[in-house]
Amino acid sequence: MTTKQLVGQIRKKNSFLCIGLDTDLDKIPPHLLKEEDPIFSFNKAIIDATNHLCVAYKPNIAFYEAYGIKGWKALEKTIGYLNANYPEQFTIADAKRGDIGNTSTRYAKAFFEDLNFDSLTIAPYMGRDSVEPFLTFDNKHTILLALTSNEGAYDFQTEKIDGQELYKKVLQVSKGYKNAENLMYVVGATKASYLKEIREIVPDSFLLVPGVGAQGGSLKEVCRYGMNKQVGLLVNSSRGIIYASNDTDFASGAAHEAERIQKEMEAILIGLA
Ligand SMILES: O=c1ccn([C@@H]2O[C@H](COP(=O)(O)O)[C@@H](O)[C@H]2O)c(=O)[nH]1
Repeated sequence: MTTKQLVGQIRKKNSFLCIGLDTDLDKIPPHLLKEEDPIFSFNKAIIDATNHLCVAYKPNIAFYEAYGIKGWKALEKTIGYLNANYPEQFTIADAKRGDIGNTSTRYAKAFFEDLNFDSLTIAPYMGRDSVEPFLTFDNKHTILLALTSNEGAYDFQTEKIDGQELYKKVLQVSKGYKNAENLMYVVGATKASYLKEIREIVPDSFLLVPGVGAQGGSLKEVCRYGMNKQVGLLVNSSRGIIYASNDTDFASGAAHEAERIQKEMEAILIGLA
């Protein structure tokens, strides 16, 4: 998907919501465990109930890898289902990959070609040659971790090197990578106050912002500092939406919570909030 198409979807739906498919067999409604593929059944029901309210889905790959071959098959079915039935959805593989160039190319092929995701999260710390292989794929987006939502972000990311915080160096230096127009960045919603300075370095880039909902980040604060002319934000909530209900009404419970967030986004977009 092109960035232009993504912006078109955001405008059409008045939503920049990304729903995280962090599907955990210990948390899904017990009646689904009888199904042949409970992970896929859960994802399918959530997607069918919420797709009109969001513009992106983000399976976190750890939740699939944790179940071995069965988990990977459920992931394959989920991305296949999205691409076949909701091709207008922007898909994010939250895998946080990155390695020496030769290996990064294989990761890129796995997620962009074999699974056909639109985008993939990447850790930046192995540097240029670990990131550039991902950037060579047309209309595929590499989402670099800049300033993450967790407490540990303060261990390294906000530390200064030669007078500049590491996360700012990641933003600045990566702008010089070949095909940098295919970059987006992760910034945690719990770090909303940093967004003003982040926007000074990457005014036009899309930011994937996890951390509203279960982690307590504020949508309003994220928008106040992070929104740009083309919106430029994909705000993710995973547990807060997909586990809104743990009963047979789980899909409508998820839709209800997604709608609550979408309405808040709509109010912000039309300038009412
Ligand atoms: O900085 C980061 C980067 C990634 N994540 C991921 O996003 C979701 C958030 O889930 P919630 O249930 O809405 O808290 C999850 O997959 C994380 O691994 C993040 O939270 N922060």
